[in-house]
Amino acid sequence: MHPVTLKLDKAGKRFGRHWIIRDFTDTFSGGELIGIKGRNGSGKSTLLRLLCGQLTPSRGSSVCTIGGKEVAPAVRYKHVAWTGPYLEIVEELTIVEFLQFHFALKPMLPGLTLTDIPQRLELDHVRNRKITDCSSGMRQRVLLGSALYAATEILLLDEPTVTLDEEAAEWFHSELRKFRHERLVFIASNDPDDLRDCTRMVTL
Ligand SMILES: Nc1ncnc2c1ncn2[C@@H]1O[C@H](COP(=O)(O)OP(=O)(O)OP(=O)(O)O)[C@@H](O)[C@H]1O
Repeated sequence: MHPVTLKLDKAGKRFGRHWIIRDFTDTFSGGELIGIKGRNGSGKSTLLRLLCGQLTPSRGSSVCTIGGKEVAPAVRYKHVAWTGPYLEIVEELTIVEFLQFHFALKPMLPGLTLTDIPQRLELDHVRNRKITDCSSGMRQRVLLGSALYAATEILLLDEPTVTLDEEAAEWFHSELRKFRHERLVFIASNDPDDLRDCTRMVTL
């Protein structure tokens, strides 16, 4: 994986007349696990969207470099895996079909194969179940796996354990420890337990 840097310089985002992010300056590098916290509506998801290039700053700049070369905002998504409770998923697919579809578009980390993933998710026994028939915790594991196991330099995790029970949350922390090396990871959450392994915090 190539070294990654994300640099926001006096970045601001407004919707209509409301500034959600103002004058945000920071540089984030591969290997860091950044926690983003702040009250509801403070702009955590907006900051994630600025970081991944889905939103353009209304002011200032957001620059991503990979291996020392600047990545154009329009193709930054190729280097980003993202999960959040608002993400939509084709519910009619089985878990295995969803994983096949997802990893056909977003290559998997080296050393992993499609057959490994349901086991890693601890969902092998329900791998042929339609997502619509899965519990919210199972669905969240599938979404987390689609991000954790993707070969991307940047990983954005918005409220990663929101529907997980204690055991599943431990599974998430353990998998994140195994698969975050050299990647630049952001966790947006107000749950202190989600943020316990963070190397640095941003408070909005
Ligand atoms: N596309 C948009 N158009 C208008 N307003 C928006 C848009 N996206 C976000 N907002 C507003 O920006 C503010 C910040 O939203 P955001 O989702 O980033 O907050 P958050 O900190 O992630 O909130 P929560 O903790 O509730 O998930 C909110 O007031 C929201 O309504």
